[in-house]
Amino acid sequence: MRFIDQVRIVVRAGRGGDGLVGWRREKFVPDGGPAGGDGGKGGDVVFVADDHLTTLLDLKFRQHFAAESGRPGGPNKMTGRSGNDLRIRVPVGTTVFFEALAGEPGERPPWLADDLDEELDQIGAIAWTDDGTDIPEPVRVQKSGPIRRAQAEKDRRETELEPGAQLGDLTFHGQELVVAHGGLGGRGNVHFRSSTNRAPDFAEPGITGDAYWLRLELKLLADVGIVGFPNVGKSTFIRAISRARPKVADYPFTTLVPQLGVVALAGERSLVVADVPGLIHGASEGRGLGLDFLRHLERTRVLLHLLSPDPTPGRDPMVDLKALEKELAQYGSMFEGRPRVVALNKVDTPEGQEAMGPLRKALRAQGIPLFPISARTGEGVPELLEALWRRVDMVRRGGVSGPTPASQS
Ligand SMILES: Nc1nc2c(ncn2[C@@H]2O[C@H](COP(=O)(O)OP(=O)(O)OP(=O)(O)O)[C@@H](O)[C@H]2O)c(=O)[nH]1
Ligand SMILES: [Mg+2]
Repeated sequence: MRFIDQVRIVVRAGRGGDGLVGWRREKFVPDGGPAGGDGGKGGDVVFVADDHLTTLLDLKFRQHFAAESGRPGGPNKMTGRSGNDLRIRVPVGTTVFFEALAGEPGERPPWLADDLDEELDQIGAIAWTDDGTDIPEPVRVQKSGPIRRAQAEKDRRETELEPGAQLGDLTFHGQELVVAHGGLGGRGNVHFRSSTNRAPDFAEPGITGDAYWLRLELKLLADVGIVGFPNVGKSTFIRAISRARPKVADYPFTTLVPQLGVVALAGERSLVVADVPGLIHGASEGRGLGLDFLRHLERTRVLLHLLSPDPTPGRDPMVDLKALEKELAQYGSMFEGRPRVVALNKVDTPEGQEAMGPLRKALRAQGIPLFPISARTGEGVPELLEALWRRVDMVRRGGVSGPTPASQS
């Protein structure tokens, strides 16, 4: 089973700037002729793979991404400035899928009258220009030329895009993928002077940039695997620290498939925590859903032992901890040396308060700190997350043996 993080976003490349209808105005030159410059190209939207990022969390908070449009052409044949590309950092390992075309915001200006539209349609497609004056100048797309070709190319791209089609895969640090192309700028009227028309009063509009709904997918390696007996509050904990919503109930084995929570910490840090279904005695021999769960844990960087004071027969937290460790050791040697954190949940209850002292003492004898928390009230949770972060960070930097690459699939 793979853990998958995914997010849907809209990317909009910049529109090309319109060509300008402009005239040479020089002293002593009565009829200056056309001098409107070309519009600048719209910016692209580019994904850049960055190995400092480990999740798609940042994109979830901001779903719309637009690159800058090109500026219109200027007077004296000046080309408008191109729009800046929008570069979006994504984690290495991100796969990009096309979902749908996104509608153009304000595609045609409302002041463009329909009849004028029809009339000009006879000549070519019509649009508008913004040359800085209040009166919009109608502009035409020429029957051939770069704008026609760029538009045809864009149309072809769009008809060929199937929902779900993979646009690309970012596999190494620094790799770039252009996911939405900026529109070409239109040509200014300076280009359209001919022997029959010495004063062309039209220019070309720029074309719109690609606007797509994309789905990004990232296979995650869980940073933290929660090890715990059924009913200790693993799912409640995941709900408290992330936007994941696994079911919580007061009976054991509520969770049957691993649940992932992506946790945001201050300073652009994030942690992936996996709620692995409850471990029971004999799991290493395949009891319960045992082996599957241990296999999931194999792929984590740090183990969080979650204990609870539930007064069920034989459920003393310290006994639980020993039993959990025994299961891990019997499964294999891969957990040896993997950092562990021990937390006692449900300290908002009298039983929790009672269990805290003896457990802390017993653990201290082995040099293990205890993090008392309540997944219900949030008490102690920030401290626990910081402790987990320190260890995860250490493993990510290669300081401590983590899961082997072979088990990262
Ligand atoms: N008082 C209190 N109750 C809690 C706390 N955390 C969880 N519980 C309760 O304990 C019960 C079990 O919680 P779950 O989060 O479903 O436990 P789990 O470990 O995911 O259980 P399984 O999926 O069955 O393995 C639920 O009734 C929770 O409301 C806590 O911090 N304080
Ligand atoms: Mg659960």
